[in-house]
Amino acid sequence: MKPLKIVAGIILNPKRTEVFITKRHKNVQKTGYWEFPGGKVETRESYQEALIRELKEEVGIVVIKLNHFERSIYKEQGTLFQFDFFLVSLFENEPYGREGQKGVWIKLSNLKNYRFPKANISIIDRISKKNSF
Ligand SMILES: Nc1nc2c([nH]c(=O)n2[C@@H]2O[C@H](COP(=O)(O)OP(=O)(O)OP(=O)(O)O)[C@@H](O)[C@H]2O)c(=O)[nH]1
Ligand SMILES: [Mg+2]
Repeated sequence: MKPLKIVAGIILNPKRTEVFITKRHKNVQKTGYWEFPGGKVETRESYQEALIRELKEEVGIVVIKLNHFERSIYKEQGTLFQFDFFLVSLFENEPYGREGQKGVWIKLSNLKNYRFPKANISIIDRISKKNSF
């Protein structure tokens, strides 16, 4: 089975102690859950190209530096998802919910207090043990 490829950004502040997360909109899957901004990789697009495009669309930033952080595979309701999470440590513009979604900067250690989709459990666990990257 071919997985659905998803890329998402762990957007860090200059001190690398906080991350910018957004809350999923009404009328989409997983309403009310927080997430790392990102989305589906399109045909003929590399993972990095996809993430750069998604972060421009969703939170209005121009990515300058990104590093692959973790891949995970997750199956839900018969769909196989492949997530690639990237650390985004340099960018232009201040991120905001460009599509009207709520966005907040929070301390890495505070991530545990926000409700994320099940597929994010392992990455949240890993990141929230840190005070900085
Ligand atoms: N961006 C993002 N998606 C996640 C995360 N965790 C998680 O389970 N997902 C799921 O992965 C899928 C991502 O697709 P998406 O809806 O963001 O894709 P997209 O931006 O291309 O959306 P579109 O199809 O509305 O254009 C959704 O099913 C979403 O629920 C996460 O941390 N970030
Ligand atoms: Mg998206």
